[in-house]
Amino acid sequence: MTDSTVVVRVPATSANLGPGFDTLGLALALHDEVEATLYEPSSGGSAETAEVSVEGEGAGEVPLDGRHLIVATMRRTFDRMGLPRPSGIRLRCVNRIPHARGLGSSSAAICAGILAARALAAEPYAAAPRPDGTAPAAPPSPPEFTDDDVFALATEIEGHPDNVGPCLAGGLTVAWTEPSGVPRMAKLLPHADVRPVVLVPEHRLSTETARGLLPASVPHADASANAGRAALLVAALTGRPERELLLAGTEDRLHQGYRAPAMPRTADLVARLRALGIPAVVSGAGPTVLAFSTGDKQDLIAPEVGNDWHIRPLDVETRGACVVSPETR
Ligand SMILES: Nc1ncnc2c1ncn2[C@@H]1O[C@H](COP(=O)(O)OP(=O)(O)OP(=O)(O)O)[C@@H](O)[C@H]1O
Ligand SMILES: N[C@@H](CCO)C(=O)O
Repeated sequence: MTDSTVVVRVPATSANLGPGFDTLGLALALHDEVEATLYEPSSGGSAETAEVSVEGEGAGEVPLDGRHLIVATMRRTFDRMGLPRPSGIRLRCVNRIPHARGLGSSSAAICAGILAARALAAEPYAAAPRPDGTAPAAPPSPPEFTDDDVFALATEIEGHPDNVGPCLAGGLTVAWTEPSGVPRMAKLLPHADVRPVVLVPEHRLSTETARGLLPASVPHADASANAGRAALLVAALTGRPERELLLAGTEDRLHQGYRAPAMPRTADLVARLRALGIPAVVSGAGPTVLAFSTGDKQDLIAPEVGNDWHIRPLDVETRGACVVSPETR
């Protein structure tokens, strides 16, 4: 059986955008690329095998075996599609999205794994034996695994849809969950004058830690304030952006304040930029800061940022995650 390979390209994302906790997200033109191959291990393979190489972000840190997030996600996707797991998965990862900084690295890895598995399932592959050692059934024809299925599985693995939505669709997404538990999203395109700048610190904060700081309930007035600001922000980002509207539309009372003790330098930088009239928020679960630069205030950003932060102006990515080679779908 011949090896089959796909290359998947996935963007960074910034979630929340201030008031849109677990709802709003924006795709950014900074990408990870993953070459995924299904192969038959030379030993004949009594178990599932994985070989991973990583260049760039996360190199020397993430596991290089079956515990790697993309490998684990690919196996879970084969399970979800009702197909036998492949016996060998080989990954070559070129990572540009910093890890645990609030730029959606885990979401990008999960989306990459699901899209790679879906594309590779379309070709014959060597399947691993079942856990009881018996031979797997011949892979049936791959089932239809829709874009909605991809979004639902990625959200299930990631735990929230606001990074997954823009990672898959590109642009600005509004995500919500149906009463049945099914996640949904609507995609919008921000105005071409929307200019995101991310300010990325060296230090990290895991999403899990940041979520642990949130209270179980919030005052009704705070929820109401955020609803209004989130609606305003969508209008401000999709129309010609006006700084005053972006500033008002990026105010938040639901998460940034509660998380500030875990990222005091981020909270301080957001406060200083906002005092200068620059719309700035915590990107995702932090500690990166996302600012929307507007011509008149742009030059004020750099002097506020310390030497150990990277200032990165990034375009909005309008396309989202895709299989770039071969074009199988
Ligand atoms: N490309 C990748 N390959 C393997 N593991 C990854 C990859 N990207 C992220 N991870 C895993 O996910 C962890 C980071 O996930 P986490 O949810 O804490 O932060 P984030 O996704 O970068 O930020 P946020 O969710 O706030 O935007 C990394 O420490 C690593 O364990
Ligand atoms: N909405 C999520 C984004 C993190 O990826 C959070 O703030 O916890």
